[in-house]
Amino acid sequence: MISIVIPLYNERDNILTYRDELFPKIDRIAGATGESFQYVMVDDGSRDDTYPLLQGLARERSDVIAVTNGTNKGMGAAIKHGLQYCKGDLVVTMDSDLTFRPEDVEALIAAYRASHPDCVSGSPYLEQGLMEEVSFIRFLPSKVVNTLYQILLGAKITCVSPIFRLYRKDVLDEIRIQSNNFEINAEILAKLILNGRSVVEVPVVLHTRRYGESKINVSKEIRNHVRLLTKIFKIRVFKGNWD
Ligand SMILES: Nc1nc2c(ncn2[C@@H]2O[C@H](COP(=O)(O)OP(=O)(O)O[C@H]3O[C@H](CO)[C@@H](O)[C@H](O)[C@@H]3O)[C@@H](O)[C@H]2O)c(=O)[nH]1
Repeated sequence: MISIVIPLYNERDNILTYRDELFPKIDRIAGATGESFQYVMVDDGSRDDTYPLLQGLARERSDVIAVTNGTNKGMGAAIKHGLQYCKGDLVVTMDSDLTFRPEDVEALIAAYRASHPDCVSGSPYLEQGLMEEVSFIRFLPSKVVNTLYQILLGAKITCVSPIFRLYRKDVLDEIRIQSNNFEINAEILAKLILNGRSVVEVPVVLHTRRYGESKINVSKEIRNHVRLLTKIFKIRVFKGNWD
């Protein structure tokens, strides 16, 4: 089984698309690959009706679990909370606004089946033309941050910060995840790489959000990435540790 963990904060308009835009696409992948899926949808004190809508989906579909992390604690905290409910031996993490396409979950699975790595990471930077309508203002800081991670980690990974990944659950369970915010994805990947775990990248499409607003606080995210990059630098150069 593959558990799909989706963090959601004030995402009512995206949830309303799931019956057309998410479930049929994953159901098709289930048919094509023979995999079964579980959705773990994690609200985090949303101020709109995100959580009641998720509860409605859970009543409709036995493969959906709707959980809430109480007051708003951040995207990373929501993912960590969601991991406790995963029954799959593989875990996929994805955004609720479907900016990474649900159909590309099939590419994550194919790469996993090809060589059984510990993590398959989706990257829109691997090939030209994978970014659809992504503004330069979003692209540039992301490219800079990802290049810095690539240099400091000494790994040929083009995309360290985004969420769209498949992990082996047992490997994920070995990591002590500290981040509560957006940098959780970079933290997990950095820890996997520095622990000598295998990470394979696959090209995936990234397009811009159609409904609702981005929750990212750019200055906070930059601060958190700088903190994480500094830690990685100390670990690599001075043999420091994560604490
Ligand atoms: N539960 C919960 N979910 C949250 C919170 N903050 C954000 N999310 C959810 O986390 C996902 C990403 O948030 P967006 O608001 O869509 O972020 P973005 O600007 O598109 O950020 C993209 O780039 C980041 C940095 O590279 C990525 O980390 C992120 O996954 C995404 O791909 C969405 O599903 C959103 O609802 C929170 O506090 N709580």
